[in-house]
Amino acid sequence: MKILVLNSGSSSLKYQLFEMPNEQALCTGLVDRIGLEHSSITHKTFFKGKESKHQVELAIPDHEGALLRVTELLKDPKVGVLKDNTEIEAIGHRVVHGGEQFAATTLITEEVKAKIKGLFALAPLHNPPNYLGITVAERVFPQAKQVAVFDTAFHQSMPALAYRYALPKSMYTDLGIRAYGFHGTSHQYVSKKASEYLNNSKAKIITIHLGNGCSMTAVDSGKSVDTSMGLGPMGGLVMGTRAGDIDPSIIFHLINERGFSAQEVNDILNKKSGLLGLSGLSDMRDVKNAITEGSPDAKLAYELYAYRIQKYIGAFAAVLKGLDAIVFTAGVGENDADMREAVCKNMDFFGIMLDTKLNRAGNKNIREVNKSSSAVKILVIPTNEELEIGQQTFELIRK
Ligand SMILES: Nc1ncnc2c1ncn2[C@@H]1O[C@H](COP(=O)(O)OP(=O)(O)O)[C@@H](O)[C@H]1O
Ligand SMILES: CC(=O)OP(=O)(O)O
Ligand SMILES: [Mg+2]
Repeated sequence: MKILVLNSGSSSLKYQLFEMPNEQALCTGLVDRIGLEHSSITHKTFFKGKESKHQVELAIPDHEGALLRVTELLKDPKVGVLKDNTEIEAIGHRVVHGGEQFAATTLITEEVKAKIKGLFALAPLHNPPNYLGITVAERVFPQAKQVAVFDTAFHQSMPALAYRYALPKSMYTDLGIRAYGFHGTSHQYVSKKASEYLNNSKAKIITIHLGNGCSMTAVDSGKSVDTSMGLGPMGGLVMGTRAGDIDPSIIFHLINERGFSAQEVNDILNKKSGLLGLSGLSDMRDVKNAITEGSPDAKLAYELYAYRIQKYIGAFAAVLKGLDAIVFTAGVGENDADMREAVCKNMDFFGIMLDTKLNRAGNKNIREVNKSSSAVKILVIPTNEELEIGQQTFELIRK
């Protein structure tokens, strides 16, 4: 059975086609910079274990155009993997915000779509493109079952102590103001892999997802018990363009005393802060190059990013009342050995002792980079949100 997975971001579309149940990826791809002048598509196919890469640059105005172009590529006589759209039995969609309505993967109906739409205000950068991806897929693949896998679902196991804010009760009961948490598919995937690796289903683990968006989760016995993001995907860690934790009085100071509009402040916190705000660069590779060139701003951005992660390790070790492993994942977590070193620096008190040599030994698979005397395992585990979405979609539709 063929399952297509779609991950629509604010300016990108990631996709992967799986043959199930053997979880074989037939192709994977990324449409980048949607809506900008030079969009690009990177499309990779895997045939008998051999990878072929195909790259095109062209203008793609919106997500509808992106998905239509991907459909053409999937059926392309040269680089395609399908003969006909009807070969796809199900499409698994990443949906970022599922509110309290969705604690599990769900078959998409008109009612489900209405609820996803109702959550636009809580995740304005993510839910609208996710929703659009669903409506376009319904049109292009009318025979396929459409399934939603929510970033928030894994965190629905958090206790009230972790998800409630100390605000008037009606804010929660009437308006749904609480912490939801995000990147749940990734935290779930890597924590499962870590438990298997440790051969301990009761392990206490901190998962550290460092992509464009960044978040950390305290996982106890396979369940999320606390996480660094809250109502929306803005709080917690320093990210590419998002500030993470700030004192809320800053917002009112900017609006009431400094003449910014609420929209401007929202824009600053989402799109102009984080690494970009501190250093002028949002991509970690660029920040590192700037450090090499001697930029003190880039150095501060790098160190602040690591410092915030250390702070959350301390907090989550206290939440878990013990710690078996920390897991680094996503673009920065998997690839940036210097960042792992900065995060683990002087953390012996917590039983975290990095082996600097192992840390630099590149290898794509799950690996252990701690000293043998370290009480806490330090693991690097490549995340695969698309595979997790594919697996959950398959599980749901075969029932
Ligand atoms: N070798 C590397 N060293 C440092 N950072 C890297 C490296 N490779 C990728 N990254 C960083 O990873 C981030 C993107 O992570 P990714 O998980 O792909 O994000 P997303 O899925 O949220 O778009 C970028 O900041 C990028 O610079
Ligand atoms: C929820 C979130 O921050 O997602 P991303 O990292 O894909 O922006
Ligand atoms: Mg991501």
